[in-house]
Amino acid sequence: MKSLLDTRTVIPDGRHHDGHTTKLSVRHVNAWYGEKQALEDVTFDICDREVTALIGPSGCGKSTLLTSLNRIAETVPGYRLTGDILLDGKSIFDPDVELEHLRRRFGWIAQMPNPFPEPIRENVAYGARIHGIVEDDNDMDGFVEQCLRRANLWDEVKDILDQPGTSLSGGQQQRLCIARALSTNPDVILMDEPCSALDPGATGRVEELIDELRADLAIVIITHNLQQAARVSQRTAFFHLGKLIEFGDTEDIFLKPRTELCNDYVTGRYG
Ligand SMILES: Nc1ncnc2c1ncn2[C@@H]1O[C@H](COP(=O)(O)OP(=O)(O)OP(=O)(O)O)[C@@H](O)[C@H]1O
Repeated sequence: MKSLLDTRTVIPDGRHHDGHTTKLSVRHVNAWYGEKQALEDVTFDICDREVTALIGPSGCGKSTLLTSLNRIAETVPGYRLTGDILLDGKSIFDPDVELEHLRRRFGWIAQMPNPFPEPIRENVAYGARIHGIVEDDNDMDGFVEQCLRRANLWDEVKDILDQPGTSLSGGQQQRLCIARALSTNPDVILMDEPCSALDPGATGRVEELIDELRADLAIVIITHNLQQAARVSQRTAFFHLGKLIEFGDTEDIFLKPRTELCNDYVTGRYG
């Protein structure tokens, strides 16, 4: 019988039948906080140039999975993981992986927009400067503009670059945080309910941006908003009590769920 978790044909070089390459491979991952098991034998692939949504009821392990990908979970006392996670085919736990370098390959967008209380320009320039992405200060203005344009924010802020990032509206602040994340050239952007504090208009603009950004990046997004998962993602992973119950094309998960648990969740019967 075909596995519920394996809806796509993987050809041996890691490319999927639709031409997308695997960015992250989660392999038999178990995670604990002390005695409490938060993830149980989770295996699935996250493709480049796609949005993967993590959905499921509160406490099902979405945040643990997201923070395991960039190894931020390791900062929580008592957390431990078994299994493996590969980034571009290489284990993120290999002894020669430099943690700071690994974490820089991931951008992080939090629930509450959290720009620095510094000028808008500096929110974007800071990371690029300290990580040596822009070495010549003369190139910085052009680089800041490029990141703000990529985040669909340039036209709104080009005349107020000296104002603090915190002076913007919530939706603008979140797009500034996305510009800041882009400034270190990540491969993957991890988003933890990025629109939960935004109104519908601001949410729509962030969703449009997510759709544009996937042209060059892998994006993994946690959302409790099922319509949002359906709108922005190409793949969806449904978790329940630490287990990955279903993973596949978003359309299939929402329109043709194969388990009662997933069906009940996506039709709003619980969660
Ligand atoms: N620091 C921690 N210490 C102990 N247990 C934790 C800790 N963080 C999470 N857990 C437990 O691990 C399990 C998974 O939690 P996690 O936060 O990953 O779920 P989630 O799906 O992201 O939940 P939510 O949607 O509410 O954010 C839950 O049972 C939770 O109580």
